[in-house]
Amino acid sequence: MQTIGLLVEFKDGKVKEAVFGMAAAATGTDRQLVALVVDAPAAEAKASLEACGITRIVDIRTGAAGWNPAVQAEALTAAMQQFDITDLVGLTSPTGRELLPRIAAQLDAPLIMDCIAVDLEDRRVQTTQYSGKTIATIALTGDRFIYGLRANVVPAQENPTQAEVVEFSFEPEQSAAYQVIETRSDGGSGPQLAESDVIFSGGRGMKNGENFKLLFDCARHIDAAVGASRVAVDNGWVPYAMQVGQTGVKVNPKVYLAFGISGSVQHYAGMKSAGMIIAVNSDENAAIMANCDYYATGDLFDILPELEKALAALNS
Ligand SMILES: Cc1cc2nc3c(=O)[nH]c(=O)nc-3n(C[C@H](O)[C@H](O)[C@H](O)COP(=O)(O)OP(=O)(O)OC[C@H]3O[C@@H](n4cnc5c(N)ncnc54)[C@H](O)[C@@H]3O)c2cc1C
Repeated sequence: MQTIGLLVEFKDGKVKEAVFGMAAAATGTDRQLVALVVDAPAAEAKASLEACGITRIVDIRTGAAGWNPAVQAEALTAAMQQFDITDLVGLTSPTGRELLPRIAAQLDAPLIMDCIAVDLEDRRVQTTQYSGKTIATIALTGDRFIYGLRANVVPAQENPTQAEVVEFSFEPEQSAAYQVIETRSDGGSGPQLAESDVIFSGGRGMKNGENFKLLFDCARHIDAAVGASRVAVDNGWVPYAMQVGQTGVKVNPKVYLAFGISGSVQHYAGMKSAGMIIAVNSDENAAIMANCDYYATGDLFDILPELEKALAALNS
């Protein structure tokens, strides 16, 4: 029997939706799914985790004050060894990017991030390369294997079972060289970009950072995230964490709305797998108009306020 670990992430005290898709991707015959929960409410998450096929929940307590990726990675490595977990699947999220490479280094295990498909039986994964122009299939070899899955690439599936919660206390070494001095949030960007079902993105056409408020105003009505092109980031209008594209976040929402974005190949590389792409651009000949499902030709400053009103009406 293959024992697969799932690195569980939380948002506002609840298991992130993308984790359920990750569980569906990891489900298979002759496999046990083990949820690894670090310094988070494992017992409260039991019902939602056992609904997606997880039979064991390891409640890892590090005793660390606050978020410390070095300590958490050590604790996860120890838990993998303790519970004979050969394969660990996490999300290619900010948390996954902090933890998974550290765990892979500690175990000297192969790591592939941003997988769009995983075959845990043959240990083969798919990931995009060259700005999304090609898909590489990579075979992993070794004793233990670490995978970072792109959020939302596999839909969640009901697979009800019974799970036991097992406590696992981890004592970090006092001499830990890595210390978190301060944690700051850049705030305002709402839900995690990579895990959102709907994204409102703005480019050079937004003209300045203040105008991004028009996108946030729309997004808040439907719990959507706000993204940006690199031009908007390079101009200092929005933080880098909001950049979508080849050198930014790769997203996979159900709907991607691009406002004042021309649709460069580098931007497209980060959002082309969206279920539906809607572009708003004043230039009918912009590249994105030929690479989207729907477009509106017009001034985004006319369209966004109307869209916000329509979304507000939906909620009222
Ligand atoms: C190595 C490398 C990596 C890169 N990585 C990324 C990346 O990760 N992400 C990324 O986005 N880019 C990336 N780029 C940059 C990329 O090549 C483009 O320069 C960038 O995506 C263009 O951003 P934009 O579409 O916002 O701006 P532009 O290409 O200038 O397009 C602005 C659009 O706004 C429209 N517009 C203007 N005013 C309005 C209005 N009032 N209403 C409606 N529409 C309007 C215009 O018609 C135009 O189509 C990278 C480039 C390189 C070389």
